[in-house]
Amino acid sequence: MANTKTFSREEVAKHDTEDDLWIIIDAKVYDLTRFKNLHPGGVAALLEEDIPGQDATEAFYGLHRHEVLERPQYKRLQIGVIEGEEPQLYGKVNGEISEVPYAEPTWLTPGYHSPYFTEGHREFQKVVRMFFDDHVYPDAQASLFLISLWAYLTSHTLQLRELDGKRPSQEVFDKMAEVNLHAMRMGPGKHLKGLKLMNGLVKPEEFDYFHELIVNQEMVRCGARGYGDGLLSGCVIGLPPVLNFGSPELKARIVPDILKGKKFICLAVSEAHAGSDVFGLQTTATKTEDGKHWIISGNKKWITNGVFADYFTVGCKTEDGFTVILVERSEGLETKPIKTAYSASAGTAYVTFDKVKVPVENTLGEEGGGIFVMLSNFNHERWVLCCCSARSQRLLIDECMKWTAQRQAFNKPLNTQPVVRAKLAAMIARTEGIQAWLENLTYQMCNMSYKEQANKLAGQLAFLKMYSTRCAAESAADAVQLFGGRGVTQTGMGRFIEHYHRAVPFDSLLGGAEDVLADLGVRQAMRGMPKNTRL
Ligand code: HEM
Repeated sequence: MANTKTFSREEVAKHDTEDDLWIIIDAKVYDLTRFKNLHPGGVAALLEEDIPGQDATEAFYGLHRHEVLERPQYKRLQIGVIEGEEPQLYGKVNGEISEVPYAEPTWLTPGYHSPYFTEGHREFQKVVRMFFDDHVYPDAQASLFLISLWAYLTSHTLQLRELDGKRPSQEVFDKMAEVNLHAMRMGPGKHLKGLKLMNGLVKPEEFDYFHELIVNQEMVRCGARGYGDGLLSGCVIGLPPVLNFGSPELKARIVPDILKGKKFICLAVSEAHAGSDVFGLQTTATKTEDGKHWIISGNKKWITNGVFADYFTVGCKTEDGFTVILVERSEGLETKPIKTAYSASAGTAYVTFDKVKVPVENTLGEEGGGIFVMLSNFNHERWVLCCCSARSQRLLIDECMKWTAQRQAFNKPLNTQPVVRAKLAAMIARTEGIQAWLENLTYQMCNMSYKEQANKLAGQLAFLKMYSTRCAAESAADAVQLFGGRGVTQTGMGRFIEHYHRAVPFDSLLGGAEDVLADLGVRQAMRGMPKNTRL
């Protein structure tokens, strides 16, 4: 409970010395007398001539995020409020729609209309946002807070998650499973049958790609990229081949526990030698003499969630070409973490297979038909990445609009500078363009058969993903310029910007590198050129 004792501004003004140091921030009175020597920004900052005994609101918000005041160790510095005044400023409010212009897509902005989102989608969005704010954000940011504390206490920038390789808390997986979020992230389909989605808010047969878009876009608001992948990105790409190509027995045995968040699965295709070039893969699967088992040997690299996965959907070289096989963690299979630019929470692994024995019943799809199994996965994976990229660029807008309004330089807010506004303009235009294109393609997905999607949308989605991640990189670089040194500092005002800028290349690589996707899109378009057209 905040301290509600009241003081007049005159009374506060009397406490203006080093040994008796009070300040006002947003009508709240703080006694910093004992805290000053512990202040991370040093004593001198608190003794500047316009601080002791005075209203330090502007000075404070130019240097700190609002969340600083909400940390328990600092909250208790508040001794009261100014008589007859109410605090006006706030930071993150769970479930809230941001009022910052362009920080939300138009369909969530009051007064705007959408041809795509129904009342049902709107209700769903509210509940999903509250869910992620209540249950996921604190877990994601707990790790970031510990990272900050670690950095502060040790003067190192090591990430705790990177040190201990911890994944998101099991309670978070369990909570997500309770409302069937893991299942919803697989998209609309038979796997939802009989499930209560978001406590029955949406009927399984009514769940569409716009619901799934909402889940993806709300999830990335936790602002932690590695942690976000730790929240079972491996399952989003590793489970569909099982759902679509696994035998009924295999599905009955492994899928329920995966969707309940009790067991974990990942996709293991890329290799140190071959990247995602499936025809260059060197992991082999050969049949035992009795034909009942595969023996798998080789290695896989950059496998998201591999560190903690129980199941691996593995691309293998077989006699007939390329085959996808579901491998259970067993003798001969080992995983070790790979240190990447984002948190080890994602469980990125190097996986080695040393004569791992797998029943042939675990084959997914036809022997030699692996390329079809893989290709059928790509569109959805890329679309998910587009949803996430589009939404995470809104976080940049939210951060940059607030920062440039509250930060003063040369005695004026940053946003009074035309060059700053030009960067904001570019950021906003890119993000609006991506979201509009994404909503269009999502609508096509809702109205096309799976086969039509594969034919008509592979190019579109490849282009959208390429465009989204190029825009994301440009906006991240612009945001760093706006935040200056803070944009490359892991703690404090610019921590989200630093994190975003460091993690943004992941989006540009996962699910297909930008140049590869660009080329794929154009090659598809070339194939569709009418034979008889001339200039
Ligand atoms: C309730 C009052 C205050 C608390 C709890 C507080 C706390 C903190 C904390 C935790 C930091 C580390 C950076 C971060 O986490 O954002 C910090 C940095 C800093 N604080 Fe304060 N502070 C307070 C008031 C002030 C005031 C009134 C000033 C004077 C303008 C000030 C000046 C600074 C400066 C210059 C830094 C370093 C900023 C940077 O490295 O970017 N602080 N403070």
